[in-house]
Amino acid sequence: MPSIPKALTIAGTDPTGGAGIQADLKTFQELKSYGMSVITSVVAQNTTGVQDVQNMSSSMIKQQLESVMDDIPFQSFKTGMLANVPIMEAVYAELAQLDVPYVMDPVMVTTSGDTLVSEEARDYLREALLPLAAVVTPNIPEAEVLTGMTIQTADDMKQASQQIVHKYNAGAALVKGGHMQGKAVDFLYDGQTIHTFTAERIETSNTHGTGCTYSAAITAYLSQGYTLYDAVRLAKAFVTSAIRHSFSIGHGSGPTNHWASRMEEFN
Ligand SMILES: Nc1ncnc2c1ncn2[C@@H]1O[C@H](COP(=O)(O)OP(=O)(O)OP(=O)(O)O)[C@@H](O)[C@H]1O
Ligand SMILES: Cc1ncc(CO)c(N)n1
Repeated sequence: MPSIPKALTIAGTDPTGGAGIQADLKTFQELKSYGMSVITSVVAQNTTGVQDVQNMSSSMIKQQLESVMDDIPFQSFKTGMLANVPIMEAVYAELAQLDVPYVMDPVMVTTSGDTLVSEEARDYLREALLPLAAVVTPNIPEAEVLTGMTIQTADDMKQASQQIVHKYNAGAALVKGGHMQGKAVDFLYDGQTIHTFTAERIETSNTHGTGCTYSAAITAYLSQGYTLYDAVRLAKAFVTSAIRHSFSIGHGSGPTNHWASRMEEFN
């Protein structure tokens, strides 16, 4: 029997289950990769915002990573919330030598507008971790922080994707258009070609955790051996469906629906 694809997420938590580690694990499970997780921060948050944060120590993060790696190999991994430089250094120390695809979701601010990553950590993320990434998946504000550009048009998004690859040495950059008007268009630059992924914009405020779900889906597909292009194409379809069938639960921005493709089973 072929062995099950395994994927690891290194990220913060969301006790309401819509973003962070919880969204990642649900996505891995739905897409049939075995999911594993290293917790970087415990975040008290819900669909309305962030109430409190407790960051793990760098030694605890190193130990969690070693506990996984000493035992179970994985075929891809992603990072989400990395709150400060010591946490990033721990991730770097453990994973820099690893030869499996790394998907970086450069989480900085939540949908509700709360900051999750310190200012000085943004520089470390760009200088040390970005060159390790097979692909980085910034939304517009994150792409602006990474590049220093102001992004207002599709051309700006394309230019940002190229700059992230050429100037900061990421393997590829997927600049996401969730924060733009009109169709939901993302651009993937892989060092040679700019690929465009387009979906209809769904009229909803339930977009809590869309970025986590998208990058986790890319990670799951990469663990299964898909090319980056195909992983992004399939993940885009997955996240669009998850937004289309999102849940109006909670008092704020509701979560996406990770089992959208199986909705008929629940009718
Ligand atoms: N209303 C929408 N309708 C369709 N697709 C959307 C919508 N909003 C976002 N998307 C898509 O969802 C994916 C995630 O993009 P987005 O820019 O929302 O990420 P993000 O801001 O990092 O998410 P998060 O809310 O987790 O921080 C992208 O493919 C984007 O185009
Ligand atoms: C832990 C965590 N990571 C990422 C996001 C971004 O959606 C969030 N809200 N919470």
